[in-house]
Amino acid sequence: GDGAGVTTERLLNAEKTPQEWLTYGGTYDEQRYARLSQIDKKNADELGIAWTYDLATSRGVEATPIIVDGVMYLTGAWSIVYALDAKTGKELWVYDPKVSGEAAAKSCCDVINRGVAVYGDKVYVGVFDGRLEALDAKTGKLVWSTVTVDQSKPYTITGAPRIVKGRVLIGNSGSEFGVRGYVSAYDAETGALDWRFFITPNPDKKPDGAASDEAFARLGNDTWGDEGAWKTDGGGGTAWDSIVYDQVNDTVLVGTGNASPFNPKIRDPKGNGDNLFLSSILALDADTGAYKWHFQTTPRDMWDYTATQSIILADLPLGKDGAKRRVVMQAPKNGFFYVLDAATGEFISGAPFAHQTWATGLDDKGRPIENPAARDSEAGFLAIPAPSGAHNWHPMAYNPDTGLVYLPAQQMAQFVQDRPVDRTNPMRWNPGYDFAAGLPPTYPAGTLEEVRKNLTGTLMAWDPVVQKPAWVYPHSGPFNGGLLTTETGLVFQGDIKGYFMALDGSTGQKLWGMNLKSGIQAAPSTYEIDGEQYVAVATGWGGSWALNWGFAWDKAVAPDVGRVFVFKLGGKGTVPDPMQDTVEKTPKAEPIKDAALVQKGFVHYAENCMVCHGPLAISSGVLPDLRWSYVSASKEGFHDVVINGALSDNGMISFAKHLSADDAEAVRAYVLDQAWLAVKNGDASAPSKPEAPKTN
Ligand SMILES: O=C(O)c1cc(C(=O)O)c2c(n1)C(=O)C(=O)c1cc(C(=O)O)[nH]c1-2
Ligand SMILES: [Ca+2]
Repeated sequence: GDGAGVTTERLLNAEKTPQEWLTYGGTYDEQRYARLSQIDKKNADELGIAWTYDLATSRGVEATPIIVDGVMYLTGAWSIVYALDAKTGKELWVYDPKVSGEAAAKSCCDVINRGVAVYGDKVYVGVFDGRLEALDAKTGKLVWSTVTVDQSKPYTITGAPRIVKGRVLIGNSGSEFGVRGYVSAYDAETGALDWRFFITPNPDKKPDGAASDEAFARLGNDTWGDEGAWKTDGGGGTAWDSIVYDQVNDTVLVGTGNASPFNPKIRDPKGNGDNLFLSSILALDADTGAYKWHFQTTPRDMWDYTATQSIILADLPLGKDGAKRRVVMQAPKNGFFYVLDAATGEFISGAPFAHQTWATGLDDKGRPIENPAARDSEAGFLAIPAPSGAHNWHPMAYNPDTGLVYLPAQQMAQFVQDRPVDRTNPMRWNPGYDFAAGLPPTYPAGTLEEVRKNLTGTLMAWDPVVQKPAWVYPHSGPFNGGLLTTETGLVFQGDIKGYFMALDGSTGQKLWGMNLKSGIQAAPSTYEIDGEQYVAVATGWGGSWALNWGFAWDKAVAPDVGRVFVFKLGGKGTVPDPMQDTVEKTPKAEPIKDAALVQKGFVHYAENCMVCHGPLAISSGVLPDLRWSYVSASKEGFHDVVINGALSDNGMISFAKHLSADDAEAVRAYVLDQAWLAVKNGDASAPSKPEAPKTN
């Protein structure tokens, strides 16, 4: 490169250069708060489009745009990296790491990516198949590439890398399938591994030669029994999203994931321990990765209650006469909002920010007081929050002026039931519950209705000092976008229906909004060039909610191409016309009238197809809705795709190892049955038949 580019000095002082957005969360504290004041409460309604850019994907987009020296860097689906002129939107370069369809089949939650990190003269991206890559920031050319995972296992990467003191930090994903989570630090210049911290023990409880050895010998190993599926599955704990640097305490904070498998009776049948360091905030020495402290939000997790959610560092007026205390804030999936001491991890306070059935509160150390029924998974339990959480990855923001955290909260329910399950397929969700096949009719009557009823989402303004909401803005459902807040007291958020808006951060009053015609999940960022303030957000319907739970949204959201939208005061651009949905909502073949075959197909579908194509064969539009797909028109065509892998380049790999030809036909029978059910219910039309010849 021709200069130092982004230095550690610049990153440490990012707060002082609000005209740029240097890191995932804006600054190291990840408050997503910018000291830019051109756009304010009075003129927010003059916002208009400065420019747009098509990301050429109809899969989920989750990246926060990074802005450095007039260039915007972000990722779309499939870990593709884009560099755009931040003022005009002109494309500077595009880098496609060419992720194979085979790797895509390992995704729990779509081929999404949360963005890049920029350091020196390089751009860093965690690639879906487990690579970590450094690109030349000027040209997009590959500088180095290293494989961070055992690619024979169902590891993926979706999170944004973070830069700390010349190292690139990256985690991984895969706890729904069965992996051992860890976070690694690589030399930013060379790509050499510097340190690694495992989140679950070595399967033999032996040292790994890693930074985590001491913590497991002293604290972690004894919280796991000596047998169970954790030894082969890895135990989970994947750090798939938040990694934050506390520059005051020189500590790296890592949000860790759920258990693998979910079911503790399978995972760790003889043990009764907390299973460290699952569902925790883990504090590590920035230089060595050595353990400093941890706080576990959900001991012995069994509900997919990750603590990977955004971590924010702030100085809160908690002391006498408003004296400031440096804290860590998190609102993990489990529904409690936590405030911890940043230096020690000491629990300061916690309170429920969402309705819960699994716990009745926290004790004075912050440990959840569980509802005993919540662990009785044999009888079955309606878990609220659901595995999707009371808050998922969508980043929250903190505004030190209003003193409020802006939190994309939600309510969802999931019936959790312990039944014998086949766990032999590593390419399928392996939670160890009848989680997939347990849809109606095997659920108790009314469960689906209960689940559908519990689909709400809000933008919640949370006061972390008194641990209560200040105001709540209701959305039409869960899984709305991440947050941005500014010095003028504005809050920006997009919703799953594609509506992007600015609110008054003190009152929750909506000041401006625009329909961008494509679901928004990503968080916005803001920057300034030549005296003009811009707000940027990426649209792109997808991610886990869209992929896995489309049944709730089949009528609500139109899928569209992902885009970057950039706004400024007086912007005159227009929203591009949405993609036309050309698929006719009609069954493509006559029903196969064999109830036993349909029932068999239902179980195979639920176990193998559901988490990507949607429960009840209803897709939300990210992947094809099989009910209307021409692939289901004939036995041969279906066989070609499902057994022969004809569409494996798209991620639809062959299921020959797990389904026989007869099983595949059973799945087709089920899909057609669901298609004709939709016709019967008036949600689709029957294919038009050639008119019968007229007779006199
Ligand atoms: O356990 C894991 O490794 C893992 C990874 C990911 C991911 O990488 O996106 C998600 C989850 N879990 C998860 O539980 C979850 O709810 C989720 C939502 C999303 C998303 O991008 O919409 N990813 C993930
Ligand atoms: Ca998970």
